[in-house]
Amino acid sequence: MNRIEEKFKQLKKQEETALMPYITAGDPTLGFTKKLIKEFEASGVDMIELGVPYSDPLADGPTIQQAAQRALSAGADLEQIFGLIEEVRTEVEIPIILMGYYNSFYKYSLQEVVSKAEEVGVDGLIIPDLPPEEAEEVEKFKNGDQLSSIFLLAPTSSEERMELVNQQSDGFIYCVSTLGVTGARNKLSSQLQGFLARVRQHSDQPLAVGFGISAPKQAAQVAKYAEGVIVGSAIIDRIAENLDQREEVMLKEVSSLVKRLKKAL
Ligand SMILES: O=P(O)(O)OC[C@@H](O)[C@@H](O)c1c[nH]c2ccccc12
Repeated sequence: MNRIEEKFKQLKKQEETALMPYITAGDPTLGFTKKLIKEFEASGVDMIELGVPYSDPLADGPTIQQAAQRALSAGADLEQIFGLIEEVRTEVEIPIILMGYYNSFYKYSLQEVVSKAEEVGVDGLIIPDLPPEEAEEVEKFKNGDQLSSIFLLAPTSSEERMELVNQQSDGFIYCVSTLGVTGARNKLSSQLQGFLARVRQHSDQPLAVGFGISAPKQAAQVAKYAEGVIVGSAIIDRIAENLDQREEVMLKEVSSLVKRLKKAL
């Protein structure tokens, strides 16, 4: 069992839902990301989705696009991100899921990405634009089961797609709550409950829901139907609003939101 599976198992026993923040690595600097990962673990976060900044992030709204811009201007690249994970892994046990668009991994070489990820202590990979039909592209390079591959489903996914994603995913399935791009919203989709019920007919893996979740109240609602709640843009907004402050202030702002979210789960 890898770190992700263990975490979900433990949370199930405690009847808790996982809080899974997304942040862009290197926003605004890699040094800050390292501090934030430690702060997350200390604040009760269950797993971290660490994004590789990319210049053309198709599925991302303005908040994450700007985070990627900040990280890229600070020079964050995949090599340094692996270095950061290697360093922080000596200090934290929290599962780290590396998320990046196919192109940024392809440029580095998928084989290298998989072996580096395993070497530095990454626990899962999400490549949102890698279709589950192509899962083998990554699978063939894995050694053992340390590294989970997580695929996405959306409310528009067909039954066949759900079947395939269940076969190709391990760790959990990422359920996109609404169509469109990432970004904090103040209402949950009315379709969410029905969508997750459909996914459950094809899978008994943990389901984590992301896209548009910004407040503890929404998180609590999602937690009724899912094993994990993913929050990206709302957290990154706290960073963006405090860029002119000292790092300690940014850390405090983020951790106060994260603690309120976790309390709701
Ligand atoms: O930002 P939001 O709306 O809270 O959604 C999570 C999301 O940011 C994160 O999982 C993510 C960031 N970039 C993505 C690209 C595709 C799918 C998912 C993502």
